[in-house]
Amino acid sequence: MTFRLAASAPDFETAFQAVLHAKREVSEDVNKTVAAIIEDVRARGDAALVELTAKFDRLELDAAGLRISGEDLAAAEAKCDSATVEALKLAAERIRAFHARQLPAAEDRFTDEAGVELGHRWTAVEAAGLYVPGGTAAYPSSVLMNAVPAKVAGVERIVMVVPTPDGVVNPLVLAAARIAGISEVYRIGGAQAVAALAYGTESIAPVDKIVGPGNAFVAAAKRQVFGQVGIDMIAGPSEILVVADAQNDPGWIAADLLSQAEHDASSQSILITDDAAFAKAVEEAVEGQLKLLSREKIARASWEEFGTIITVDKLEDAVALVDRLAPEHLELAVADPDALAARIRNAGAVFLGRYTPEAVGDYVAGTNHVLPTARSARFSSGLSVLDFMKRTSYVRCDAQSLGRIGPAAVALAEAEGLEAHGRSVSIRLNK
Ligand SMILES: NC(=O)c1ccc[n+]([C@@H]2O[C@H](COP(=O)([O-])OP(=O)(O)OC[C@H]3O[C@@H](n4cnc5c(N)ncnc54)[C@H](O)[C@@H]3O)[C@@H](O)[C@H]2O)c1
Ligand SMILES: N[C@H](CO)Cc1c[nH]c[nH+]1
Ligand SMILES: [Zn+2]
Repeated sequence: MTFRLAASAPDFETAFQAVLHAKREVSEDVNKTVAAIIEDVRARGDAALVELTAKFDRLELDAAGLRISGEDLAAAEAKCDSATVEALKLAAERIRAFHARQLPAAEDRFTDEAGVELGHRWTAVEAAGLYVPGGTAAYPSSVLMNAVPAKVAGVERIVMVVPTPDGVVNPLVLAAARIAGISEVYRIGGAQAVAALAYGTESIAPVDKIVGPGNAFVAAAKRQVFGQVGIDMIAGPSEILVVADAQNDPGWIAADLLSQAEHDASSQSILITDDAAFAKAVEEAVEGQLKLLSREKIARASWEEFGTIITVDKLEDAVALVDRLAPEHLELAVADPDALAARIRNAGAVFLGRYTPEAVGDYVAGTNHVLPTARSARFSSGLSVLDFMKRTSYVRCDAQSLGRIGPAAVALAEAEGLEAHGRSVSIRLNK
């Protein structure tokens, strides 16, 4: 049953807590299933991958069939509608242009007033694994969102994994890989693909960092392999929060809410408005549009279990609620979206105004659609070039500068009871 809350109701806080803590992706069962899958892949490598792919994707393969061949990648574009390939190319170029601006200066060095030379240098991770979801829908757009920033960062080895349920390979997904310059692609998905990327198997060399979105199993697997490899963030089942006044067409807002509900039965769509009659009109429009969707079953399950409508007295009251919900996507369909946006701290991506549906960000705006979910926008950001890079710091002292700062280091080493630390500094002083 869709949640309906009024911020002025006496039981609002209890009802809001229920929305905040709705069990959408982290569950004991998912975590246990994922832990067992990871252990199996670590222990049995390709043999486990082959069995798990048969079990979860209904695809019988041998180890040699895990990799999608270069010929298949090269042939994919010819099988696609040319206008759609052009759309992909437009998206790729816009994503590249936006992400190129994120590339930091390779190196920064300076000498401070003590005469110590300090600095840092950015380097790309050597090997990155890109998870492209594919369980219930195909995501060529996610290929670009993952791959383009990795290329801009200068990652040497980029490995893509994508499940192909029942053996059906979406040619646009492969065409997108080729447009982005990816040549190492495996037809595996879920927790088993994440485990293979993290620990390696006989036929897949491990990577240093795994990025990309996926369902609850993928999100749980990324959490569990963190430490063995780096991960970008938790980018699980999609979410949208729309703050809208009554000046909107209810049909537009309903469409926006359903755009994310149709991703996954675990997705979440929330409307906050200051007008109860408008809330009702949106709800009716949602019901009307649900029936038109080919993915009605998924969208309806999401809307009925996690969909939420909150009415507030004034739109400004939405700010605190948004920050607590920390949504993946926030649409501000109000007269002055900038004023509201300036006050919001926690959101993965913000879409400003009535003509900026979230879906434009999913495909062609240029910003990244791999974004933090499950309230992790409190501490995470969307995928960027920096996710594929790391920073190494540099220090150089000479006799004079060590003479200036060394005694303080010796004092601190003594205070910590770490004599060898102190000696390694003091032994060089006054020489
Ligand atoms: N947050 C983001 O940035 C973002 C972006 C795009 C998509 N998404 C999300 O990605 C997800 C895509 O989900 P999907 O399911 O279509 O594809 P997926 O590739 O994420 O998951 C499919 C895999 O899940 C595994 N799986 C399914 N049921 C399982 C079970 N019972 N036990 C063990 N493993 C199981 C299988 O291995 C299967 O290959 C959606 O939730 C969507 O909202 C998020
Ligand atoms: N909305 C998803 C991120 O949550 C991204 C996506 C890809 N295709 C369509 N939508
Ligand atoms: Zn989407």
